[in-house]
Amino acid sequence: MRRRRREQTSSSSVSFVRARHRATRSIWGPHVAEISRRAGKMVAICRDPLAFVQLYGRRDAMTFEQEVQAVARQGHDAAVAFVHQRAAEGDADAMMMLAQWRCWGHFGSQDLAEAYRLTEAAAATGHLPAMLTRASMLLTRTGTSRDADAARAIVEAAAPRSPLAAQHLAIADSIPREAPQPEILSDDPYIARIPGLISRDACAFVMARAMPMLQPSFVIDPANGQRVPHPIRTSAGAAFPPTDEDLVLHTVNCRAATASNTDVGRGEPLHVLRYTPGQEYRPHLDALPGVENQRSHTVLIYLNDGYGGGETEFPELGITVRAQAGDALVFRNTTDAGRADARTEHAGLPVTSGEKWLATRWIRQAEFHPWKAETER
Ligand SMILES: O=C(O)CCC(=O)C(=O)O
Ligand SMILES: [Fe+2]
Repeated sequence: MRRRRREQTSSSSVSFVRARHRATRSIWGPHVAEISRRAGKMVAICRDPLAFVQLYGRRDAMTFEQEVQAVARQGHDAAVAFVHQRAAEGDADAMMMLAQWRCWGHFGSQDLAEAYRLTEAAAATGHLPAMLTRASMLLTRTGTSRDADAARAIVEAAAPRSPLAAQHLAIADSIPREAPQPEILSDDPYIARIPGLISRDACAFVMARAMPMLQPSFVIDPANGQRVPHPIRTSAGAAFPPTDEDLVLHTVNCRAATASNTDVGRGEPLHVLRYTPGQEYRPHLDALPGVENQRSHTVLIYLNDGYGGGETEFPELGITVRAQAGDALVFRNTTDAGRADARTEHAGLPVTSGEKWLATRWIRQAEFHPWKAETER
């Protein structure tokens, strides 16, 4: 099951302790032996979530996910049926769980339109995570068409009750509206540095969001099926799934579109890289072998500074770029004929001290649906 997406991250053990506290308080009686007997039983019940549900119901005792886990002890089909039943009864948590399943094709086929319908219904109950997910779906065309104004209105409606939504608005609005003047490093192939494309607050936000998702770069060795270190990229990376593209990430993507003079609907999901000392991205082309809809442009957004090494280098062109947090580097990967342009081979040189963080937006020649990216990878 995918990562939880909640307004406030509360670890299940914490909510369990709270639930136990509430329950024990109500049985507090004068007789110490009886108290300890009952308390012992309570601890045993708390170790058995299913017993807990049967005794106390769930409402303020367990999260919906804990409840589903408890039912899952009766078997996987029972848990799936339970979620469907609760969703049909209008339970927003259940609708959101089903929406995730329909997005990712878990326990049934992928159906983005149904995922959007479920999220919209959950959001209509005032469920804050559903409201924010619905906004992301409107921004990324997940089961619906793109409507950035409607997405913003939803985040604004959530903000008085949701510090997270308020933070999204504040940080999105900290990003300059107009892309600053580019500094052209090469006319042909086009390479430009854009100082201050996004704010430092937005940089910090992107890093914080990517941090828990980072995975070391591996490839599968076809000879033995083993995971082996990626031959070209030694950093750790993560791409934001479309339902995670919040207002800040979307605004970053919009600025990458403006900086490259492309439509925001052509970009792949924003990808974050973190390099620690010794890590690098060896010389490579961003254009992909054998795809119809080629990566015509790349926008690199530098998220921090203060590290040693880690410059972006174009060896064929003799260009080396060192940037500050918030700066971007834009370049064209393809020739006018739409073929990979070998001159744009580039590398992230090894980091010698500190950490280097970077967000990459690979932009295709034509419209690119973000869910397609998942199926192609
Ligand atoms: O780390 C760098 O400077 C280069 C990154 C890069 O080439 C990419 O993300 O495609
Ligand atoms: Fe690259």
